[in-house]
Amino acid sequence: MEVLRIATSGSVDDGKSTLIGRLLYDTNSIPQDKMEALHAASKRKGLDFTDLSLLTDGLVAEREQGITIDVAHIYFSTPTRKYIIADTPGHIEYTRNMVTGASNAQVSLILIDARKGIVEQTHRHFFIANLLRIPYLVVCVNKMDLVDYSEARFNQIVEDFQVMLSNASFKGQEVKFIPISSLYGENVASRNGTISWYQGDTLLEYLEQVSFDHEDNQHPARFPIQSVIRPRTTEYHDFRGFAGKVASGHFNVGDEVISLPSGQKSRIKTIEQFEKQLTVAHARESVVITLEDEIDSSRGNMLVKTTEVPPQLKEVSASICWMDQQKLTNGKTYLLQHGVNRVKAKVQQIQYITDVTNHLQKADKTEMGLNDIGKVAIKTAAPIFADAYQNNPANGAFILIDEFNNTTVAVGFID
Ligand SMILES: Nc1nc2c(ncn2[C@@H]2O[C@H](COP(=O)(O)OP(=O)(O)OP(=O)(O)O)[C@@H](O)[C@H]2O)c(=O)[nH]1
Repeated sequence: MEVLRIATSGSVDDGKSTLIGRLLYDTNSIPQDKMEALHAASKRKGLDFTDLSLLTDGLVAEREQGITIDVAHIYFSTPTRKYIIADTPGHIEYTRNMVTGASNAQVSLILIDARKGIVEQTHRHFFIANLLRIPYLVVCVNKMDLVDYSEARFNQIVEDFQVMLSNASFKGQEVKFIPISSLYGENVASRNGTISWYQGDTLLEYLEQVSFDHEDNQHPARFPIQSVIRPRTTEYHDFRGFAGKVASGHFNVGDEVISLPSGQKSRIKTIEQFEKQLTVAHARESVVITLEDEIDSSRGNMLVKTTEVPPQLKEVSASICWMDQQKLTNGKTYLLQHGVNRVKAKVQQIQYITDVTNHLQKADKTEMGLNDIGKVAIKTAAPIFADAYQNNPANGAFILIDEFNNTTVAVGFID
């Protein structure tokens, strides 16, 4: 079964916990004992209904105790597919967590309180979804019951959102707006008829049919080599295979490939997966590739098709999210990790920092602080073979590592 990854993030009290609790409840994902605990906890609070937001309260409590939760992952499934919701707090100090939480999501779920409309967190959440080019954006206008299920209010919020989309030139594939009431379960997993003017999908109906169009398979073929397999037994004496995970595109037996950075060419002889022989390896599949010729390749190198060679870069312009307490200043050097390849890199210049709430770019900045997002110019000591993130996310992102304490200080997306 395929897994749909959803990234969400909200502002205080917009109803995110209730919405997630409702999704789990309506898909029968809450075990009996947890359900009983929920009933009891709601009663203790003097409520005459089961407060579904209590389900994720354990996480809130941990947060209050000062235990840092980078990203909370919530799992549920329907007969059609499995879901993972990556949930991050929407506050500015969690921007870096929002970026990591959203990094491999197909859907970004933005929750808006119908009474409040678009707030600062909405802008931040949208900016990150757009930066990461998450293909599907679903905007749930929640608490519709508190605005008398007003169609006019919903339309106003949609209109405001459209303005934000056009100002930021939205780069995803689709935006869907759904009026919901998490508390009463309206338009979450089912309808109860209170929003009669809305004929569209419920949230769950929408999520069930979001297409996995396997975009990664359409992108150029990239195979970063994780290790070289060379058994020492006599039986497999001549075997030499390259193990790794297809980052994007697909490779067929017989394809002419080139190994980077050496530039040596050969053809794919076999593609193996455990005991199986494949004729094609798709994106995200882990395989062992053997070639017709002996070529010199090792961990950190990359096999690509000779018809789709990526550019060789030593200078890159990239958007980065700064994740370290220690500020970034012009001229600092780090290790740049791109796939399994690591090279020394110098941040030559901070070009600008973006105010993610209004998309304005602040130039003339000489340092970037924790959670800042901006554009930088980087020079690497050795070439990397990268694609622009917008053309091929799997081969267009990197991280910067502090080589002295080994912490990840930034995540970047190549222009
Ligand atoms: N009337 C109404 N109240 C709602 C709805 N959804 C959530 N609420 C209420 O809004 C309050 C906040 O809901 P939560 O689900 O805790 O909100 P949250 O966004 O998770 O907030 P944090 O836990 O602080 O992050 C609770 O009292 C909910 O019962 C809704 O659709 N209608």
